[in-house]
Amino acid sequence: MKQVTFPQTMFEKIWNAHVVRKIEGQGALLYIDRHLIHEVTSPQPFAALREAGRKVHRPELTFGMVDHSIPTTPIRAYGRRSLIPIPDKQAEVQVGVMDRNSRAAGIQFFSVDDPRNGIVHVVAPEQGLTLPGTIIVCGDSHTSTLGAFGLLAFGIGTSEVEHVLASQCLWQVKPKTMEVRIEGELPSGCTAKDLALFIMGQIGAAGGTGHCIEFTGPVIRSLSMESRLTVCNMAIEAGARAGMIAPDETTFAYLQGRPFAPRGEMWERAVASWSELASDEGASYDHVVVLHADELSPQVTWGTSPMMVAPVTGRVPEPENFGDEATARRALTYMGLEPGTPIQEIHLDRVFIGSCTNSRIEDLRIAASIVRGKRVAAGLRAIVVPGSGLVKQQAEEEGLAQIFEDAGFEWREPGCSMCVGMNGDRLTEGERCASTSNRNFEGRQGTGGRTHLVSPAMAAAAAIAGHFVDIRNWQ
Ligand SMILES: CC(C)[C@H](C(=O)O)[C@@H](O)C(=O)O
Ligand code: SF4
Repeated sequence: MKQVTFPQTMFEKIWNAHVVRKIEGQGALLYIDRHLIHEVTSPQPFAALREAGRKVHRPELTFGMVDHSIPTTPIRAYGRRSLIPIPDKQAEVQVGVMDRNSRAAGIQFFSVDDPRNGIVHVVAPEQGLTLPGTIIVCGDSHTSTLGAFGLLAFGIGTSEVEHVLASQCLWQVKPKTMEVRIEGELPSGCTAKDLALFIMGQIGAAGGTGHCIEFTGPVIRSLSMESRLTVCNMAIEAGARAGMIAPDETTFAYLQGRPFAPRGEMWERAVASWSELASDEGASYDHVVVLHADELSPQVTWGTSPMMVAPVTGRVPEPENFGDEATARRALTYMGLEPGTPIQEIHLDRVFIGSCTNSRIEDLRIAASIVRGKRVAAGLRAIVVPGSGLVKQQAEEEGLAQIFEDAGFEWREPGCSMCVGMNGDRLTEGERCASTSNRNFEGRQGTGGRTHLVSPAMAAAAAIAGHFVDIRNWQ
């Protein structure tokens, strides 16, 4: 008898291939291909395992890094990274515990002195851990980043981390599917970050709630892997469970030869099966959103949610023109901004280039190309924090680090740094920062700190000018 097949989305194909057991009304038990852990959300699960007398079930599928709590102080004064003091006691404990737990469990661990260490969402692709068609989890919300490789990646809570460590499986309720199709072409001067912020402004911080978003269309297809990672990184800010992009030649070219990618005949077989993953013609999503990139301008956030965003040529909005007036009013008070102020008249105290959104080599190249031969504005403090030790090495080899230092930027050791105020890199009360990260919540970069989210190009230009400028006019 001929088998009838229905067109399926990429999400459905990956989900169905990983279901170990299904209970009606309670979701599915999924097999997890790779589990990434970091020092903030793993100590508790390891302690719980010990208490229950359990072992890590598949240590060879578990990969650990330290990224959130480690200082990014330049290594020069210390000789070795592990000698840089960690002033925050809790952070110091987290890093030490991570080290001990990983070694005791026999998992793959990139310690602070290992050049492969860095922000977990930057390191995983770099090492070729992100294979299309797989499921990857991590106790970190921005795990959605990794879906750029045509895989299902999502953040989990600490009790779920424990479950995965113990069993390599996880109960999940099936999310709905959403297609976000970007038509047209990315205008010059606009990058994946501008696109991600624009999408946030269009669909809102709750626009993707309960959904797995698949980004599709010609603009997405034209993006490099680094840029696709930036787009999927911000899916979580739209409330989505995960973000994903179908794998293609760009994906395969990026992965080939990476340490944990298959080789030889296995590589050929893998590419053949990955080529079947894209959503089938006629597959249907629960929701479809179509946006056009042709009119896109570089974007700057003005408020305390990534959806509070305006084009660089625009102005800080009147709260009554923003959907939720009370929230906008509160955001403007916190941000110390007057409605109607031209975005380009917003002056800055700090610039941060880094985070899992924008700390890859492509980001550093574009930022360096803008600051080459120029100087950071007087009184402004600017830092560049590469996403991993390998990005740092490559940037130094390409002369980018020198360009930044000559321009007056601080060149740091890799880590989450000023994206999250938990490692010593932070804003002080009232300081205003152009940041290439993904969250601008109240206090995110330090109590009372004011964050404007932008692309690396826009951050670099703002560091030189001292205020936001339209990168399309940069010379
Ligand atoms: C510390 C960690 C749990 C957190 C997250 O899950 O996202 C952090 O990475 C962040 O970006 O706020
Ligand atoms: S860089 Fe920022 S967003 Fe990314 S994992 Fe670290 S703290 Fe979270």
